Amino acid sequence: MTTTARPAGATVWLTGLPSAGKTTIARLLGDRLKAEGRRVEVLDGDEIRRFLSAGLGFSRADRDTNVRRIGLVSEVLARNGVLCVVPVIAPYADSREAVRARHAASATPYIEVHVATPVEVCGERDVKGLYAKQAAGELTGLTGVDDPYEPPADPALVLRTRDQTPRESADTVYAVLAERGLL
Ligand SMILES: Nc1ncnc2c1ncn2[C@@H]1O[C@H](COP(=O)(O)OS(=O)(=O)O)[C@@H](OP(=O)(O)O)[C@H]1O
Ligand SMILES: Nc1ncnc2c1ncn2[C@@H]1O[C@H](COP(=O)(O)OP(=O)(O)O)[C@@H](O)[C@H]1O
Repeated sequence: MTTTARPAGATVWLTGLPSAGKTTIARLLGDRLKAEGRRVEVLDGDEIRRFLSAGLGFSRADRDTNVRRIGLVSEVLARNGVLCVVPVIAPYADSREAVRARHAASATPYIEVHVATPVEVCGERDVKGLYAKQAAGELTGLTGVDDPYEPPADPALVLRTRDQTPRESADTVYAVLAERGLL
């Protein structure tokens, strides 16, 4: 019987404000990796909130629970050879640190990417109309506007999406995976 070495998995966490570009970059990166034959899962924040995190809102406690749950799932997948791409806001440093520590405990690669789009640009993009709703007084607690976003202190990568195409941003993340021997 022969055994074939399984490629190492990893979690790539894309943190940033609403409309920063997390989902777009995750999909492009995921599609490229799948086309190359890798096992990939994109854990999209909206989808997770419909199922795994159903019932959670956007209080500090609920966001923390949401991020830790997603971190648990991504670590399990990544530990078992999946490239797990996670486009989730994760506004709090301590929640992100807990996810990092969970990966470190199993020596599973964890790559934190800050999708560092300024709030003015996010507000112009306003993919889901949340910034307009907040401005109209129909929504409170919007991350980066009237709810906190703690930027990562030491991310593996900072993406300035204002100055890049989505493809360029996704390719920059891909290059980090390549540099780290994860492809
Ligand atoms: N108040 C408030 N603040 C921030 N985001 C809000 C809010 N209400 C709804 N949404 C939408 O919820 C989407 C998923 O959020 P996340 O699960 O990634 O958020 S968190 O990490 O738990 O903070 C998130 O998706 P993205 O726009 O893709 O970031 C938002 O569109
Ligand atoms: N370099 C870039 N990377 C990602 N998205 C970008 C970039 N430049 C412009 N965009 C646009 O910004 C929007 C980001 O939306 P989305 O990916 O849904 O954000 P998020 O998931 O962070 O809420 C999309 O319309 C996308 O085409």
